[in-house]
Amino acid sequence: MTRVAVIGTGAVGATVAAWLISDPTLDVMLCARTPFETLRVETPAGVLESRPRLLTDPAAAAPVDWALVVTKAYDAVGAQAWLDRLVGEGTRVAVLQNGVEHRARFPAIAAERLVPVIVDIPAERSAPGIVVQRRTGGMIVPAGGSGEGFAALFANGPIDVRTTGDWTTAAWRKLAVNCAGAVNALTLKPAGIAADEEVAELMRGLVRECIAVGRAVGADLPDTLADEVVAGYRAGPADSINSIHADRLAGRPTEADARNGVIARLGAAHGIDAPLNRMADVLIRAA
Ligand SMILES: NC(=O)C1=CN([C@@H]2O[C@H](COP(=O)(O)OP(=O)(O)OC[C@H]3O[C@@H](n4cnc5c(N)ncnc54)[C@H](OP(=O)(O)O)[C@@H]3O)[C@@H](O)[C@H]2O)C=CC1
Ligand SMILES: CC(C)(CO)C(=O)C(=O)O
Repeated sequence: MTRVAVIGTGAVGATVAAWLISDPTLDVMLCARTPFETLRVETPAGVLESRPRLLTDPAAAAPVDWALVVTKAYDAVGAQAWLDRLVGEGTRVAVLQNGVEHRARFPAIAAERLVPVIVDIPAERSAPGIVVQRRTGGMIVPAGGSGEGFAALFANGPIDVRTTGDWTTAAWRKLAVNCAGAVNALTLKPAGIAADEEVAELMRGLVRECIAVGRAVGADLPDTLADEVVAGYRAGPADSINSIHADRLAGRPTEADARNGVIARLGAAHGIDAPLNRMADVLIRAA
């Protein structure tokens, strides 16, 4: 049996864990900060409920075949404490997070063992272990042996895992969606706020900066992406809450640096100014 550890059991971690647990060919262990007994995920295909095996102390963990990091980007140090115990010879580490710096967050993990995962699975957590998965969604990983291995973990479930030969472009496309979500974190209003044309124009501005910086680091991004992002927000459920908005509602730290600050930081390194993203980063962190 393939041994899988899921580090972080919030909105996405709980969703992914519930699907993995439903596959009898996998041996799944949850590595949680806040323990719970029942994992209950309302998925588009019905409710998945289980009583998972769960650890709360990294010292109790032993090496596995796959360690999936599904904490927020700002909890990388805590996740690394688990990896120190979970990674043995042959272990592969998948980082399921937003942003474009998956590898940089885990410098102790050898590049060939680490699979950076772009996640498009909208999910919201209401209590420890209790999650609603809004859409089946999917994930994108780099083409190659480890990427295919990661995709194989989900082969018996509905979550679509694709490989790409151009991960940089895929990651910056996702960053374009996420940087625009700053308007939700700032206004504390769900996705429907994109219907307001003045707000939509700010979202396009955030994305245009993302396009310029993304191109400078090698991503192949079309000018139409800004309109596509706004159209995507308008097409989805008006009441859906993105993860940075959820962080603000819960009083947690936010991923403002990973989603907006990064555009200003990398932009500065390439001589490109990104004032809207810099402002979003500063204001969300200050709020
Ligand atoms: N939610 C969404 O719809 C989407 C989120 N993403 C991205 O996925 C990643 C995860 O987001 P999301 O699931 O929303 O985040 P959540 O805040 O819902 O969950 C993060 C989880 O990590 C846990 N955690 C933090 N530190 C540790 C630690 N040291 N050991 C064990 N667990 C720890 C938290 O514990 P505790 O339970 O104590 O809080 C929490 O359960 C982020 O990068 C996000 O941007 C991507 C696409 C969609
Ligand atoms: C785009 C979205 C809403 C879902 O994939 C997301 O990435 C998030 O909530 O952080």
